[in-house]
Amino acid sequence: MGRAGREDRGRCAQGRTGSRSDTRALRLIPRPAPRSRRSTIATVARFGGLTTAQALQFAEGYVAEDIVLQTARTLAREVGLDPVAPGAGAALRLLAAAGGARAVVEIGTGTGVSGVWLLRGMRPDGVLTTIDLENEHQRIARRIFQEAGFASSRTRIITGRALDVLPRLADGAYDMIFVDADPAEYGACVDAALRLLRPAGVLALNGALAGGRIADPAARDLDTVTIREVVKAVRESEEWIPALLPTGDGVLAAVKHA
Ligand SMILES: C[S@@+](CC[C@H](N)C(=O)[O-])C[C@H]1O[C@@H](n2cnc3c(N)ncnc32)[C@H](O)[C@@H]1O
Repeated sequence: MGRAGREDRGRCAQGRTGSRSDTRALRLIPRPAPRSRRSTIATVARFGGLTTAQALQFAEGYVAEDIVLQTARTLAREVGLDPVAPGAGAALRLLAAAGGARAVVEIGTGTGVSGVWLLRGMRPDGVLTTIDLENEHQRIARRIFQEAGFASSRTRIITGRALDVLPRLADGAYDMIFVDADPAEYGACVDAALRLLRPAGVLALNGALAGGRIADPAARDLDTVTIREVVKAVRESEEWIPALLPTGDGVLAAVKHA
């Protein structure tokens, strides 16, 4: 157990005096450390011998990207895009594989980084429907999918604005929806996902930590406020079973209630 974990356990075990049942209940609820001590814990937080930053870096690179993904990533940067981080890509592949995904919708094709990760988790006969405004991005992605060995029948590449295309897709027909485009449209994309997913289908939304601003109440720019509202709405909705994965820029994952 890391130092922070040991300190938490220590605080849990202190409890308070009182009846035996009171003490037991209190032991389950760790009391927050005094403010000065909390900041010390934050700055020296360690996972074994690693600092938090080193551990997160290790986790991001845990599943290495091959030459195709590295090329797609380089091309993304060349056209000014910020593709999913490798750890987030690995999480997408995992979610697609865990759900046995055969039909997946991606909003924000980019140059194909997330698309390749998704296709690698999907069933061998699965089809990725991927939507992007920019034909030029999709032209690159098409070549990347080909380089990664996927037959053209495995992808349905639709050029258009997400909110124009999504209403044309069939209700309850998809196993997974991945959203990585315009944050201003995230709320509408989540609503569309609820309609498009089958019961127990999976929603994944990239950028859910808003570049770290999500937890900063002083951050009130439009994108951050929108993402904060969407993340909160999914958590509070009875339609979703959510988890916020702290990989890359944050992936909000949620399963649609069966
Ligand atoms: C961050 S990039 C996607 C990166 C991609 N998911 C990856 O990891 O390789 C965002 C993409 O969304 C597209 N986009 C932005 N607004 C959009 C919209 N309203 N509808 C569809 N695509 C949009 C952009 O053209 C861009 O290619």
